[in-house]
Amino acid sequence: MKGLKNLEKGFTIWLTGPSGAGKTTLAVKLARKLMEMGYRVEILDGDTIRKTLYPELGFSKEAREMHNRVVIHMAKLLSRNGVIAIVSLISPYRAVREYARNEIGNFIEVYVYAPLEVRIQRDPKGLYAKALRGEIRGLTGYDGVYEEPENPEVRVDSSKMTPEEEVEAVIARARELGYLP
Ligand SMILES: Nc1ncnc2c1ncn2[C@@H]1O[C@H](COP(=O)(O)OS(=O)(=O)O)[C@@H](OP(=O)(O)O)[C@H]1O
Ligand SMILES: Nc1ncnc2c1ncn2[C@@H]1O[C@H](COP(=O)(O)OP(=O)(O)O)[C@@H](O)[C@H]1O
Repeated sequence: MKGLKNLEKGFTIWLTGPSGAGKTTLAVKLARKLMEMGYRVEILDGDTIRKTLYPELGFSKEAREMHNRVVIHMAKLLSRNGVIAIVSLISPYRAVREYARNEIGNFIEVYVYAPLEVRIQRDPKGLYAKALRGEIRGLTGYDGVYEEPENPEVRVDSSKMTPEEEVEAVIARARELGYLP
């Protein structure tokens, strides 16, 4: 087995975007690729962290902000210990993402985009169908707020790019920024 490469400083790849945009898919493929390259990687997935720590939390602005701050803290601890933290989190608020950038330091914001009609068609968790039937309210990117990133390090359009192309775009940017050799 290949030995682990030690990065002097880790970094955080922050995947933001509404449900069904492709964050989880990209997170898993990125993690696999970076591990094959010999790096230490952790995925911090919003949905998983919610289910493990506070399944009843809900989706109010205050709840999302608190939850996002927990994830920011985890990513900060990992990044400063040489790990590549891949965060997969809707993180709908620009101010919270700016806070993440300032707290964590080595930071790549990736806007994972797909048009609404594509997300509705994919609907991996059946949430858009529920929202269309009026059974849930405040679904991000449908009838809930999503503040689009204004200046992300990377923007991927998952309706036009393959996951492999998305992985390459993120890794190329990490190299440009000096986070990877
Ligand atoms: N109202 C509403 N709005 C948005 N998302 C909702 C909602 N209700 C449930 N879900 C599901 O919650 C999953 C986790 O969300 P996150 O922790 O990433 O969101 S947030 O940053 O707290 O906004 C999120 O996961 P993904 O589909 O992987 O994005 C949704 O499946
Ligand atoms: N280029 C792509 N990138 C990411 N996901 C894609 C792409 N093309 C199709 N998909 C599909 O879109 C869906 C996205 O769901 P998921 O990754 O769970 O999104 P999110 O985590 O943002 O809610 C998956 O079913 C995935 O297979």
